[in-house]
Amino acid sequence: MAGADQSVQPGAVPGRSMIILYGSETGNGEEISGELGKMAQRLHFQVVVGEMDSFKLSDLLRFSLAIFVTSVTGQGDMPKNTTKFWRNLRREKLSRTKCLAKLNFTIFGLGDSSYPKFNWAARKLRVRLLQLGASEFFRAGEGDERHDNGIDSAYLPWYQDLKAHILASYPLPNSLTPIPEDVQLPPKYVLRLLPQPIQSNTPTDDISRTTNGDETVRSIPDLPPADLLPIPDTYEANLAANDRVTPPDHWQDVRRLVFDVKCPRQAFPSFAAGATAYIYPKNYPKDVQTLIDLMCWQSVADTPLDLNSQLSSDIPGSGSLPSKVHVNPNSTLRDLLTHNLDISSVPKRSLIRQLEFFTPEEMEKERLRELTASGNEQDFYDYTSRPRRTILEMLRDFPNLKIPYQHILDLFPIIRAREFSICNGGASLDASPPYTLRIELLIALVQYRTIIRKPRQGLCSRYVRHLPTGTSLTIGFKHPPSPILDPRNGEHTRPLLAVGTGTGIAPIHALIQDRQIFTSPPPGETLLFFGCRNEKADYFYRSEWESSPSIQVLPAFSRDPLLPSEVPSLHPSADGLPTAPKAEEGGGVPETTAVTPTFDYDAGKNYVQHRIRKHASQIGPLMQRRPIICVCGNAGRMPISVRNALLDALVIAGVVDTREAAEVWLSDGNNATYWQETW
Ligand SMILES: Cc1cc2nc3c(=O)[nH]c(=O)nc-3n(C[C@H](O)[C@H](O)[C@H](O)COP(=O)(O)O)c2cc1C
Repeated sequence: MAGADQSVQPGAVPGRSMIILYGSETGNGEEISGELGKMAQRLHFQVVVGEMDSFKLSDLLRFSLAIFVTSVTGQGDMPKNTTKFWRNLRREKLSRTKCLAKLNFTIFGLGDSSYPKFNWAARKLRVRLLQLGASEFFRAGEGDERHDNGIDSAYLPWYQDLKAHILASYPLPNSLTPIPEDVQLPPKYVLRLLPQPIQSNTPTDDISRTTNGDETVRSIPDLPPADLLPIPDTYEANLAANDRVTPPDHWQDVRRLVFDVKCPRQAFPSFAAGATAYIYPKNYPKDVQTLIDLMCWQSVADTPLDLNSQLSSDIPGSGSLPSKVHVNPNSTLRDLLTHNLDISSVPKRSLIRQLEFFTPEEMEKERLRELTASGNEQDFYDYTSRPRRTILEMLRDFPNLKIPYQHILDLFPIIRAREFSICNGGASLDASPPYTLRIELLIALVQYRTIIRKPRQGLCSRYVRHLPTGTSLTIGFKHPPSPILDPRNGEHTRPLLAVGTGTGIAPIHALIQDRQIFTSPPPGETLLFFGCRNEKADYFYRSEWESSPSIQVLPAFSRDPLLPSEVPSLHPSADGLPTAPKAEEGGGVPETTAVTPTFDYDAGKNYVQHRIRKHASQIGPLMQRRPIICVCGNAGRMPISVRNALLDALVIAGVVDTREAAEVWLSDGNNATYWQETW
C-alpha cells in the first residue's frame, strides 16, 4: 500500500479533546469540518466530527473545545441536519440557566451576502451559545459565497489564525510537536472484501462478459443502472415525462420532468409551494471503468465488500458506513463508484492533500503539495475550479498515483442528492392511481465549455439528459421551514409580487397554482416580473400567464432587441417612468430626487430590475396591501439588483421618502413577506 508505512496513529493527549459539529445542506460546511478535524488531529486532540443532529447537548460538555460550522438555508434558516440540535438548544427552560458555562467554542458561518439574512444561522447559534453561558475561545468567522474566492477568502485566514491560537493557548507538552502535514493520518474508513465471492447485485445483463482469447473483456453499458438504493425518507417515483422545453437551437437545454410518486399523501401536504424534490444522480459505467483501470482495481472491482462490519468508530451513531452512503446488500467497489462516490466532482483541497501519500514519484508529490500550499490559492483555483477539472481527470494527470481501494470512502466525496424546486401546485399535484402524487420539475441542464475548451456537463445534468421515461428512481422531498402560503389565515388573498428569472419561475408557478385553488374569496392579484433571454426560446408558461386574468406578467427579454421606448437609461426618473402627478395634486407619487439609483453592472440592459423601476407606480399600491414578495432564480447579482430596484420603487411610488426608510420598510415582516430562493 503506497505510503501506508508513513501512517501514524495520532497520540491524543489526555484531556485534549475537540468536538466539531456542522450544519450543511450541500456539503461546503461538511468539507470545512473535515479539514478542521484533521487539523485538530495533527495538534494531538482526540476529535469527533459530525452533523449537529447526531449529538446531544450534554455531549458538548465532554470536550475541551467545540467548533461549530454552519451554513444557512431558506430565508436565514438553520440547515436541516441541525433541526433537532437547534430545537433542544432553544428550549425555554434552558434560558434561565447557564448550562453551557463549561463550553469553550468558536464558530464559522457559511453564507451568501446576496441574501437579506446573511449568515444568520451562525449568528443566531452564536448568540444562543453565549446566552447559555458558553465562552468563545476564538473569534467567529464568516465566509461569503459572493467573494471572489468564495468561502475560502475568509475561511483560509481564519483557519490559519485559529490553528496558531490553539497552539499558543493550548500548548502541547514539551515532548510533543504537531504531526507534520507530510505524515499521513490513519484513514477513518477502511474497506474490506467479503471473504466468499458472491454474485454482485449489479445486473448481469447490464454488464456482460465476453471472452477474447485469454482475456476477459467487459462490455460496458452506456447508461447507469436503474437499481434503487435503500435511502431513508425517499419514495419510488416513475418518470412520466422528460421533455425539452427550449427549442433545439437554443443554447440551453431546459427539461420539464414529470414524476408520478407513490407516497403517503401527508409526505407532501397541499400548499407546499417552495418545496423541493431531490434526486440522486449516478456515474456513467464508462467513467467508473476508467477509474478502475487507472487505479488497477480490476481484480477487486466486482467482489462484494464487507460493509456490515465496523468501518469507523469515530462518529457516534454512524454505524459501519458514512451516514450518507446507502447501499444494497452485496455491493461491490463498482457499485459504490457508480451510485455513491462523486468521481466527477471538482477535487477539493482535502482530497489533494491526501493524494501525495499514494504516489511514490517525488515530482508528483511535489506538484500535489504545491497545489494546496498556503499562498498558492490562485494555482489551486486555476487547476481545479476554473477549468472545472474532475477528480477522474486529475487522477489521469498523475499516472503513478495508485489509491488502495480500501481508502476510497475516506477520500472521495459522496454523491449528494440534487435538489430542485417543485414547479406545480394545487390541483395539478393529484396523480392517477396507483400513484398518489404527481410533481413536475423544470431543470436547466448544465453544459458548457471551460477555459481548457473541454465540454462539461454536471453529473446530474448528464444523468437526466438520457433518462428514459418509465425509469423508476428514488425521490425525496424537502419542505420550506415555514410555508409561503398559509391557507388557514386567508393568506391567499394577499397580493403576490413575484420576480423570477429562468427556471427560478418554478416555485412561483407552484405558488400561483396553489393560490388558484381558492375561489371565494379569490386569490389576490399577481404581478410577475419574469426575466429570460428570448421571448421565443425561454419564456416559460407564457400561454398560462396570458390566459389568466388575475396575473399580470411584465417580461424582460435580456437578449432580444429593445424597442427604442424601452431602452432603460441610467437615471430612474428618465427610465421610462410614467410622468407622475405631484403629490399635492393627489397623485401620491413624489419627485424622485430622494432616490439613489444603483448603477448596476447591468445598466443599459433589459433585466427584471429595470422593469421593476419602470413600473414602480404600479408596485406602490400593491406594496401597501402586505404583499408576498418572491424573488427566485440565479444567485449572483440578480437578487441584490432586484432588492435595490424594489427599494427604489418604494421611494419612487411614495410609499416611503428615502432609501434608508425603504430598507427598514422592506425588512419589516408586518409590511411584506420577503421570500428569496436563489441558487
Ligand atoms: C436555497 C438556499 C438558501 C440560502 N439562504 C441563505 C441565507 O438566507 N443567508 C445566507 O447568508 N446564505 C444563504 N445561502 C447560501 C449558503 O449558506 C451558502 O451557499 C453555503 O456555502 C452553503 O453551504 P453548505 O453546502 O454547507 O450548505 C442559501 C443557499 C441556498 C442554496
